Amino acid sequence: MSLYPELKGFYHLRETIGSGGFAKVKLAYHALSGEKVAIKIMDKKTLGAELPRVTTEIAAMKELCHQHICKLFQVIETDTKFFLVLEYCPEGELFDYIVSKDRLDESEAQIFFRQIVAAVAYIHDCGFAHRDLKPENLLLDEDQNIKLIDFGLCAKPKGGMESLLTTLCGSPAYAAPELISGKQYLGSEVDQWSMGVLLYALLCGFLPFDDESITQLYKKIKTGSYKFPEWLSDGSKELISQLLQIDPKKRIPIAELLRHPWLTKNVNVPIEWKSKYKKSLDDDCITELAVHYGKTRLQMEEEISQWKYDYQTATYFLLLEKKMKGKPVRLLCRHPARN
Ligand SMILES: O=C(Nc1ccc2c(c1)CCNCC2)c1ccc(-c2cn[nH]c2)cc1OCc1ccccc1
Repeated sequence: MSLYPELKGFYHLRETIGSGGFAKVKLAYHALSGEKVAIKIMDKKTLGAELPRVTTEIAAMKELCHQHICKLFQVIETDTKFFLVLEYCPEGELFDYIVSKDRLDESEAQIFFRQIVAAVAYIHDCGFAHRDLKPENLLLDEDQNIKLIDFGLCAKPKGGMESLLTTLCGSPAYAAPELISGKQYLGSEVDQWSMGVLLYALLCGFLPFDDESITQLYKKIKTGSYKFPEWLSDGSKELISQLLQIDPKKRIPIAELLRHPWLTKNVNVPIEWKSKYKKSLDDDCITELAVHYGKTRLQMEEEISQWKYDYQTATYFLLLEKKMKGKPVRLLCRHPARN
């Protein structure tokens, strides 16, 4: 008797690769494509008051399609559980990577931070603020590319990114002064502050604002009191201080960040932040799906473009992943599906 009958025949479950507060993450294989995925399993009873975070996360991830954001492939909801089928990120959390290396050198930090800035520029352009940017929410795929996760606290302000937010959320050590002062704030500006804390953590291996006492921690953040270790270059110190500005209006805006000298040094091209995914459907993937399901291409296009985030959506995206990795755009069995 399979523990998760909802997945039977569609995904082959393997080991649990992580279990946090409200979720268990299991490695699995998508049966039709053979591609590896991560399945985040959440029990509605355990979630309790946290349930809205999951619906927020699902709604956000359905709108976000970017090379540095962990892709959502399928959502399965039962009376008692949510299953989120997600992009496989076998190099784990950036947090563990920094800890394993103590701290990163400038060139490695620059590569990661360019990808982080690209992801944040993209979600802001889509009208979302993440509000919980931290190394634990940045995973690494098999090529050590950044994949942003956890949109449970993200906000898509009704009036666009210029309208103010008030909810106190995120992790204190990464939270901007205006956010912890309970003032109204702009989502994009608190994300800029968190990126400053992130860049500091990448280059130093510890946090700019840290204290056992939460009130001491808040005091340090509100007064912007942090120190630079002696190994930091002038360029990196300048960029960090442009992000860790107490006055949100003084923080360097994303548009300038994209071409900041410390981020373009030795690379000499501004950050390509736009999604590499095409807006239109991929012909090869549609054709392979149509052959498998014994449907016309037109029927297949109609079904896929409804983005139901069902098994067909997952199969389409995983065929696209195969194509982007230079693998053949083929499903493991090509006979038309028998009902
Ligand atoms: O694919 C994911 N994780 C993952 C997969 C394989 C391996 C590892 C990690 C590292 C541990 N050694 C085994 C190899 C994976 C993908 C998406 C999400 C995810 C997307 N929104 N929310 C969660 C979470 C994921 O994981 C969580 C995790 C598990 C163990 C450690 C570090 C991270």
